[in-house]
Amino acid sequence: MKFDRKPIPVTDAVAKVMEYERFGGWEEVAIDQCENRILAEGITASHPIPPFNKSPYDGFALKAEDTAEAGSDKPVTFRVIEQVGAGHQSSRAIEHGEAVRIMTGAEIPEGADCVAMFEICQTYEEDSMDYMTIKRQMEKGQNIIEKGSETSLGDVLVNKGTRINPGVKALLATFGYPTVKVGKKPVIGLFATGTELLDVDEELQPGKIRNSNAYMIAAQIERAGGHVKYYGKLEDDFDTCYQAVSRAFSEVDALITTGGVSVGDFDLMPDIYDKLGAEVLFNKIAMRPGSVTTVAEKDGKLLFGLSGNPSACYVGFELYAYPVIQRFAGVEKPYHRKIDAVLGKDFPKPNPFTRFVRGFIHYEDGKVLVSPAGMDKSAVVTTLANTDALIMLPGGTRGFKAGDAVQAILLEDPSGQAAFK
Ligand SMILES: Nc1nc2c(c(=O)[nH]1)N[C@H]1C(S)=C(S)[C@@H](COP(=O)(O)OP(=O)(O)OC[C@H]3O[C@@H](n4cnc5c(N)ncnc54)[C@H](O)[C@@H]3O)O[C@H]1N2
Ligand code: MOO
Ligand SMILES: [Mg+2]
Repeated sequence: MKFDRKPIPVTDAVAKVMEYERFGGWEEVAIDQCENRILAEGITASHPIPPFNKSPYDGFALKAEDTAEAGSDKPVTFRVIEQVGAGHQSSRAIEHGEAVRIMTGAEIPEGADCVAMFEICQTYEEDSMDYMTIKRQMEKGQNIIEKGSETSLGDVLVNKGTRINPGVKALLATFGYPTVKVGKKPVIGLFATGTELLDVDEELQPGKIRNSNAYMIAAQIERAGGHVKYYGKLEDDFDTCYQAVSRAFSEVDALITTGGVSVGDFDLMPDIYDKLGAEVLFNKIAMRPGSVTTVAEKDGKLLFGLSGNPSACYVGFELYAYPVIQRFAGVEKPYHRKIDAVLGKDFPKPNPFTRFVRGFIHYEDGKVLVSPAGMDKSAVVTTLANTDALIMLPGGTRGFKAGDAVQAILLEDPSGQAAFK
């Protein structure tokens, strides 16, 4: 092994990787394909909301001054001249003594200045004419949603760089965007390496295990906002791996492999990077799990050699590949958000390196707690299913107790933060 395996601090490793982050540019996508993408331009109101005076209730539109004499024992009568549903307009302006039967969302007829809800009106028919009576006085403007009362033409409603959530989508539709300009997704190539790996549909065989990392990482890539190009699994054979990695590298924005980055006889990745002419940025990090995470760079493109151990692989992805994918896609705050929380359970094992314990957030008595998700070895896969945070326990000689103040990295909170600290 010709690489320097002196562990470097996590912050240095992140900084080395992020020297090669790049923004991938913008593309136009259909509105129904833009979920979670990053807006290239802000959204400005192209018309007032609402675009016309409208009724918030089902009722009668009338002139408020016509109810001036109304009282509990003094009903005032109106002639109902027509019915207007949402999507329709009245055929003419109303005059004194007239009312229009109007539905929620319909445009207020010209001449009307208030809406009385059905519940306070009585109706009757006489000589084939419709009438309505009301015993209450109405005020001018009562029960009318005025044109532009929510938003005026030209108001800036959403800024450039915002992630498209369901609410942003509603605004895109409101203002008539069938397509929208968003950050491109990076194409992330993915290989799983290991002669022991079976496909998901194969029966277990002696000494073999199913390839879980490929599915896990593919899902992590998607969650981070990347597009997965899965190339399949490779046997631990130098030429096979070298050829496959070398070919795939030209087709992707970054390449992720899992397995083969430690010091075993079949851990081939670092030497493959070397033969490719890639510069290995680091091959050992002062962290657990994921200390063997190896990242290399060639022609400005990154190769992430994640560990084969499932938990180490998972953590390595979230710390080093996630922010690169986020930045490529146009996210301004590309790092996972870190919060202060209370440790929910003892973690007695001291560790010389910073430990990223797979955990989950929960809430108790108004406090944010984070608890370990279960067994905390890097070879473990089962705890990952309960993980939505990484509890960041600094290296040292002591363990941690329930109630201790800790920091947790949120894996499913898209708000992010601008710096890794
Ligand atoms: N002498 C030393 N041995 C090890 C060291 C060390 O420093 N000195 N580091 C240990 C640490 S820490 C880790 S983490 C692992 C890293 O191993 P590799 O990244 O080289 O991965 P492999 O050897 O290929 O596999 C390790 C483990 O993971 C399983 N695996 C691999 N791929 C998958 C997959 N796609 N899905 C599920 N599981 C997978 C594999 O079967 C092995 O059990 O090295 C330690 N050793
Ligand atoms: O890289 Mo290993 O995961 O430190 O356990
Ligand atoms: Mg190995």
